[in-house]
Amino acid sequence: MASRNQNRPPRSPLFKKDSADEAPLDKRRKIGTGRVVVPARTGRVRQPFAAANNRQDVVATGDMASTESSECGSVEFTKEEVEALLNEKTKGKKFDTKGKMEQMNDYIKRLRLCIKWFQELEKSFLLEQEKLRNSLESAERKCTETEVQMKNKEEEFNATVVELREQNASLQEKFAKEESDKLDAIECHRRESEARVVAEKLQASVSAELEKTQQEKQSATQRVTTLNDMYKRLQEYNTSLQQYNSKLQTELATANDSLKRVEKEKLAIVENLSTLRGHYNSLQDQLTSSRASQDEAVKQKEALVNDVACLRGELQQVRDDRDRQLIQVQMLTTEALKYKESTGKSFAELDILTIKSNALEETCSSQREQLRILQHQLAAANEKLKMTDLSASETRAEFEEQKRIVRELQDRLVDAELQISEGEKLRKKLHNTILELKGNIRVFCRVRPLLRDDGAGTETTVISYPTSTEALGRGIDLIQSGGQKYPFTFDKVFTHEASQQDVFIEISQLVQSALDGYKVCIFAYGQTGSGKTYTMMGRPEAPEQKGLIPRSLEQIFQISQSLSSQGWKYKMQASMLEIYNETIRDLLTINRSSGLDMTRIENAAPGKQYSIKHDANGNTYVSDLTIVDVCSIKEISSLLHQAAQSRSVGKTQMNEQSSRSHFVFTLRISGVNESTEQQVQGVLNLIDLAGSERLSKSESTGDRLKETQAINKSLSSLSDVIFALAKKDDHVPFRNSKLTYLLQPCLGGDSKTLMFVNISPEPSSVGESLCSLRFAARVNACEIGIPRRQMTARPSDSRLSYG
Ligand SMILES: Nc1ncnc2c1ncn2[C@@H]1O[C@H](COP(=O)(O)OP(=O)(O)OP(=O)(O)O)[C@@H](O)[C@H]1O
Repeated sequence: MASRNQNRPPRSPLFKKDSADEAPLDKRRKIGTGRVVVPARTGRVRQPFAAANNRQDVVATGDMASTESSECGSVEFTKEEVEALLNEKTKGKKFDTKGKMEQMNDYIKRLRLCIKWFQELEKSFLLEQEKLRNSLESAERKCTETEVQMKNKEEEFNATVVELREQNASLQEKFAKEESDKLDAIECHRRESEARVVAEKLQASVSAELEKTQQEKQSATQRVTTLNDMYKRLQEYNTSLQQYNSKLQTELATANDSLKRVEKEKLAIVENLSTLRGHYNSLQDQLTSSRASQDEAVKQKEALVNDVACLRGELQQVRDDRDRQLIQVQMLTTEALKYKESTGKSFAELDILTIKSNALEETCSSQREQLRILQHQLAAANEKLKMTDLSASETRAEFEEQKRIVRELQDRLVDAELQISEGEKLRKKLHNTILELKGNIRVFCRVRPLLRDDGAGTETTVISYPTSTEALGRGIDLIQSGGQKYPFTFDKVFTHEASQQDVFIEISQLVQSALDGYKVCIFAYGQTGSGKTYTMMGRPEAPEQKGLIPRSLEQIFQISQSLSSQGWKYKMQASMLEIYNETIRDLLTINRSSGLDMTRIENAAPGKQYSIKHDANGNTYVSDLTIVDVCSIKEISSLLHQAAQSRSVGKTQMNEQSSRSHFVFTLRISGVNESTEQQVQGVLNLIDLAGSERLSKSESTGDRLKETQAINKSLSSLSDVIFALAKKDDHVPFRNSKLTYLLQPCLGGDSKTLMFVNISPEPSSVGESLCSLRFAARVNACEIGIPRRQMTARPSDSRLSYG
């Protein structure tokens, strides 16, 4: 505070000392709110303006005013003070002009001070403004500089980024190149390894060859040395022989000389003899002695000749030896030459081989160097490989473990499947037993696939199949457009993917029952176009699309034939009728002239009323109905074809080829076993009901409307019967329709009955499907009589009776 006070400008004596002046600066600033404050330029202290009514404080004279005016440059005014100054009014007596003048002077002085202060203030403001402008400019400059710097930096940074990107790209390129180089190197290494192996092999073979050649060379050199030695020895021997020869020649020459001499002597002796012949007698002694000496000389000569001959022989021998030796020498020389040549060749070859070997050694050394590098790389690669091997072995072990687990699981799965199939078999058996005990009508549901006309491929699905274990293959959920789900469970549910064969497999046991002597009834129920006819008859033109009726008949004929080996003989009789508008129509009547064996029923004339009758055994008969004995599937097929042609079919809104009647196929089977005297009587009823449809939906009119009404009536009669059976009513209205009356033994009696409920999958049929499924569920819950096998011992007079 003291230091601040030191820096303060002198307080204007014009104003009274304000206590706020002594207060700390911050506090004063608070107090001075609303004042006009000079910017803190010099650290001056504001001088509060004296209150206008403190007149006793304003005592300055003109001099003082001038003195103070010189100091007032640092005087400060607050806004209130300025306002107070401006609003100040003269006080005092009205006619005290002097006093007023003084007051005015004083006022003017203060005004001047204030104006000066304002000017100062303005100046200082301007200065401050200038300063601020300068600092703003400098700040702007700095800012621009910084901006420029930033821009430069940004450019630099961008350049660096670009550079880095380029570097990255080039690095990636390099990396890719390195990778490809690495691959090349690996390939090169592999090739070089192979080349190395080949080169090593070559080197080994060349070394072996070289060694062999060196050995050969050594042996050749040795041989050359020995040959040279031999040649030298032979030359020496030759020389000695030549010397010996020359000696012998000289000896021969001396011997010849001596011979000549001896001959000369002989001649001289002969001459002497002749000269001495005269002296013969006298010289007889001399002669004898001469002869003796001659003999001796001859002997000597002979000896000498012998010696010469010997010598000649020896010489000849020596010559021969020499010649031989010479020849040998020549041979040896040629051999030596050859050897020399071969040695030369060998040497040349050796040289070439040495060059080659050197080159190879060089290659080898360079390859060794490469090999060393490659070995390094190989070692690294091996290291990597080891690591990879390790991880691979780990993975393999894991894989093996997984495989083992999978195998285990597969085994378990197989076991489980076996168990399931066994369980399924058991379940079916138990189910059959339960059903037989309970007497329920079995119900199978079949959903047909979406047809092109239905808009196949549209994604809306109104049917789903539950996947829970208890409902799998037996459950079906119908989903209404609102999302409401209606779950149903039947004995079996066939999805749209089920084939005719899949369906037949499930009913084949039931068909077999007909052969065993049971009454079997299978009927198809469902809205029009839901696939009833497809299920029952199928498309006979396509073998895999044959329906249950042809398949069942095929099975029956096959089994009946195979049972013949056990002594069973079967007789089959077929009939086919339709109930159209509550009237029975015989579908086989027009075939009476077809040549087939027809069993004529009483009053079977066209236009006859066919009446239904049941006997005490629960057998149903239709009067006047054509019954045809059938022996083969071919016969039945042609009958079926004929019946199909005769059926009342029409085009409806829902189906192009709608069955407008209930179709009933009946096969009576009677079997007799010759060996056991057993007799069975089974009946197989296969029924394709007319389609249930709402009148509104069918949009039928005229005859079609009548048909639809009749169909609906009989179907509603069927449901009435079912509901009455379900409720265990005393009265079941079987007689309400031809259909229910015909089916009475099946529904309320002792037959094995199966109902197919056919469902259309298209969303527009949800309502109909729901009705069908609800009806089927009621049927499924309905108890009928316990199936009874019609099996008797063969009566002595065995005759089958029908109706
Ligand atoms: N499971 C299926 N697979 C393929 N096509 C089928 C299947 N079920 C039915 N269809 C076809 O659907 C159409 C209608 O079938 P179908 O005539 O059998 O119905 P329906 O219930 O007998 O009708 P209606 O009561 O009017 O006689 C036919 O063209 C038939 O071939």
